[in-house]
Amino acid sequence: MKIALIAHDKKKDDMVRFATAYEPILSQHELFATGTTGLRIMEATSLKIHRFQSGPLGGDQQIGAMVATNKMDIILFFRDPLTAQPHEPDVSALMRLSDVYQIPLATNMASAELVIHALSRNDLHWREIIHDKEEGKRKE
Ligand SMILES: O=C(CO)COP(=O)(O)O
Repeated sequence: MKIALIAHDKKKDDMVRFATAYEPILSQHELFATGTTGLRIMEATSLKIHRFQSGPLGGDQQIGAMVATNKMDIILFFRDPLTAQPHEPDVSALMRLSDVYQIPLATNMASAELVIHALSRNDLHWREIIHDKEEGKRKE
């Protein structure tokens, strides 16, 4: 599965703790992140992460582009609801696209825990079925 990890500045410590705690599960998947979040996680763990631009410089939009092409399976986005973000429109756009494409999106650690447990139980297998169907369509 392709998983995006994103955290606003005040939530980055939480994201590092989360990624450290769930490293054995996350390491089995293809990981993506906005620039600074990815750097922080890679400094603290052995996880390999494809880093996009930093959020304010377009990273959320790059992840959104993957959602729009159905290439992202899960988004774990630790948002800071108490701090104004200069790129709030990008954040909203990413959440909107996740709803358009029915991509599981956790916006805080409590819901991310549920998603990661669901992932380890293979509850998100339906995403692979969608990919298989798309692959089949491409070959037709
Ligand atoms: O701002 C962000 C998401 O909206 C996160 O970006 P960084 O991981 O680069 O700080």
